Amino acid sequence: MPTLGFLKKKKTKEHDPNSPTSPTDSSPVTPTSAGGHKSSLTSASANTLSSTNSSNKGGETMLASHTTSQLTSAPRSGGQDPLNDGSLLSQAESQTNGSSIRPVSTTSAASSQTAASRTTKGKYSLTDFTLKRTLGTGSFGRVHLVQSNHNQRYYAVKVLKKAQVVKMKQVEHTNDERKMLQKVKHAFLVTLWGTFQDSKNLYMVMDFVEGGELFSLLRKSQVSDLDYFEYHYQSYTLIEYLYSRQEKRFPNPVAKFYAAEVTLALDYLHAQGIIYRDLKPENLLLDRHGHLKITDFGFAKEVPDITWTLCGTPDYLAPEVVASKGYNKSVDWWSLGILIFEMLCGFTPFWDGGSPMKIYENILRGKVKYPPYIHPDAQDLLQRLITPDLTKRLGNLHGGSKDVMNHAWFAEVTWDRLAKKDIDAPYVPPVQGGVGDASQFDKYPEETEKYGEKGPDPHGYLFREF
Ligand SMILES: Nc1ncnc2c1ncn2[C@@H]1O[C@H](COP(=O)(O)OP(=O)(O)OP(=O)(O)O)[C@@H](O)[C@H]1O
Repeated sequence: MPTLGFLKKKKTKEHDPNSPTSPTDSSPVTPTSAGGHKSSLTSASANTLSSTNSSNKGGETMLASHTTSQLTSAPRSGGQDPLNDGSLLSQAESQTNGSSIRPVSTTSAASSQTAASRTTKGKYSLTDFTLKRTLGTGSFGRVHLVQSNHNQRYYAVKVLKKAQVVKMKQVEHTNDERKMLQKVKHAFLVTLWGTFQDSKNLYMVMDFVEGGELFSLLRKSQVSDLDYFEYHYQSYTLIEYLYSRQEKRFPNPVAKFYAAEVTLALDYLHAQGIIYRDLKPENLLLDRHGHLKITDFGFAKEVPDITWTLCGTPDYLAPEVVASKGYNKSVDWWSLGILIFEMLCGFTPFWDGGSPMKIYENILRGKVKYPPYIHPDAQDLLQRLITPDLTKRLGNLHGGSKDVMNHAWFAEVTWDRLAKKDIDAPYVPPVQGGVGDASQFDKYPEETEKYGEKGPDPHGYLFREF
């Protein structure tokens, strides 16, 4: 039986033109000097014509991995229990900082990073933190930048109003979000340090991921005109070329880098029996070195077999979800296809200016128009992911996630090095010094209601684990 669910809205807002990294300044896929990095995808980035036009077609630069300089300076965001004054580093900190993530083999990246558990000093409360600005808002919550009063480090705290969660029938999802996030430990997943509640709100304390949303980077991105021309002038008409200039999309190697990191995260989650169910660029954050962290586990669920709940974001829903059939991990592989398509094209394949109903019709019809500039290997992978036939969908077959990893589009990806963040990211967010710099996030009107008020708590019994 299909369970009545909740569908989120996809962001549509365009990039703030006043932002310091707007397209008028420079292409966002141009690596910055922040952190002393030299990106391995530098030569494949949007405006680096010399290498893109010849040697890097299809993203061969993924082969050229470097040891990243992640630990040259101590990060001031997260990586440590907010109650810990810094005198004793937890095991989890050294893991999160990247210095001691154990080597993983090419075939079992999933299981290799599961061992470390977070060690915290105790239960948190509002008085442990000083609230700073809002980092983001969503369907159910608001995420604040906060500073620990104990170690002065910065964290992100997601605040959910209990009454709102109950009204929107999200009690089970919210409890699952806490449970799933507490359970997982992976380089490309956000770290949850703990949760607490007061009479009105639920709080989730996470590492502050400083580099902003992949969504914002995508909306700022532009495949360089010259790049494009050098690449395609032999086989493309001028009209197609001019059309492509309007689109906010990533060059092939850049999309491949992010897709590969997401693939590793899905591989890990599925190995834990968890479906993520809300893949989209808005939920992919960049850390200070440009590596991905998946946030928002609001729809993540431990599903050993199949489930029926209708949830997600319309553009990213698999046909078996739209059709209210039972479904499993296969939906994440479909969404990976939609994500790769959006990164390569700047729009989602079933998008329709009209209502979500139109999008659902398009999903069920299943016709995808692949723009001519998509690399043939990428198109082949997309056709195998965005397929309604579950017996054919890559990731859902006998080989599982390895089938995706072994696809030709990912041929040059050295998965074990990627899992260790040993391949430099294509774009390093210009985070200044790392001390609570939230400049990569859009500005939002601040919450007017005070947190921590005492009073009746009619819903508290529904959230005992918080
Ligand atoms: N750990 C974090 N560090 C920095 N920013 C974060 C973090 N977690 C979330 N955010 C920001 O807050 C936004 C909203 O968070 P989240 O997606 O968890 O809320 P939500 O209510 O489930 O949103 P939605 O309805 O859009 O899915 C994110 O898109 C991101 O910009």
